[in-house]
Amino acid sequence: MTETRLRVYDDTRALFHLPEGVIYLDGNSLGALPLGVAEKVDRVIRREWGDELIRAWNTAGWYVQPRNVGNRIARLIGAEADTVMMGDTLSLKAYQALAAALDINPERKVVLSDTGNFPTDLYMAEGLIATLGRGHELRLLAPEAVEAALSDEIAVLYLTEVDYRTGRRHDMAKLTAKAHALDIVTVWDLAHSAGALPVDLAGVGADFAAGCTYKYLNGGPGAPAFLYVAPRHANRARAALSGWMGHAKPFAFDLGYVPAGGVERMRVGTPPVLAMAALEASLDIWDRVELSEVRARSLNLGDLLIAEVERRCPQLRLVTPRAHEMRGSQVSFAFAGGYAAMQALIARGVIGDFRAPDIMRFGLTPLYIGEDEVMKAAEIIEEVIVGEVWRRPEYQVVNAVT
Ligand SMILES: Cc1ncc(COP(=O)(O)O)c(C=O)c1O
Ligand SMILES: Nc1c(O)cccc1C(=O)C[C@H](N)C(=O)O
Repeated sequence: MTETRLRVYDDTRALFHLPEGVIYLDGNSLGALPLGVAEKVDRVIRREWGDELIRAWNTAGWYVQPRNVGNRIARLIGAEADTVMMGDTLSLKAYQALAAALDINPERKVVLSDTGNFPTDLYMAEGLIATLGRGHELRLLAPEAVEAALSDEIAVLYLTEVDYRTGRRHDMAKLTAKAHALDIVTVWDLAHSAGALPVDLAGVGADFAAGCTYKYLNGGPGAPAFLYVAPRHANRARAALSGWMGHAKPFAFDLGYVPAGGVERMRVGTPPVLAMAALEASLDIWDRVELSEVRARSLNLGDLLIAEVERRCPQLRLVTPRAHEMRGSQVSFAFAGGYAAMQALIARGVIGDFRAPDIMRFGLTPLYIGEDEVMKAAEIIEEVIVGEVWRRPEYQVVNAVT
């Protein structure tokens, strides 16, 4: 942590733009806008791109930006220095991680995941398996069944730590230890963990991890993803997407590919400099907060939302585990009219989201959400559900992006 510490919410709330009249409970999908972003991006555009032009790759540090930003993310996910690389999208970083993990266990053919994993992770695995053409199987089990299914048949355990729908959290330390005892390589998707709760990749001995930065980390739409490679694998891991910027000497323009040392090899092509500048402005806040404080506040907000909604709306069924250690930073309820109910909430300024078939999700982001907002949101949820406002025809119209 650098500079003076910021108190979560008390000092950080004023550092975000939130529209008047909105209670934003969707920071688990797209984080709110940090006020410093516009100025930072404007500076990079005018001074670096505008005035420095091509020289900025050196003079403004654009070339080393993916590694430098990776090192700032590292503190938030308990990673060692120089183990985290930024770039591309989470789908691509998950692909690279899984490809490298499968290479470590070439004799084994099963990738074990669960039915709570985010579809893109599974789709990317399907694509990779087809490309490899070596007869791998993607095996999906219920999240609760994963631990008992670990065996010496499994090549890679490929999981998202926090389930995007239910908010259920896997026990990363326990599953990693059990996997390693059976020589299984682990790949963790931290999309709903990074910035949501303390993660200790080095401590649990994780092999590979990837995540996005547009959710809890507030990097903005299309913000770059990150990829973690444990130091013990970093000089051997195969990049799979062997682009020129992951080459040992990109500016030698050799005709053959030679991977760079360490996690640098996981770079692919030109990094998204402007998008990463927005993320850097958000990290100026993250550098100064303690994740343990974020977590304590998030759990408190979650407990409050659960208690208030259950007291007011017996129609909603909690699907998020109550136990603190078993949940991430969102609270989800199942409700048959969930889609329409969420539209009615959004029309009243309470922005959460809906995941098929019937899940209403509420993300809790303590940097800019406090108890007063949660209490007010619960009142409006009661009005929509108990008052049956959600049944109105205007809330039944389905949008393209939900
Ligand atoms: C667990 C998880 N993985 C991956 C993604 C998406 O990946 P990408 O950033 O490539 O769209 C999401 C959300 O969109 C997610 O929740
Ligand atoms: N990445 C998203 C997007 O580009 C559009 C709409 C939503 C998203 C999301 O991030 C969804 C999110 N991963 C989820 O948990 O459902």
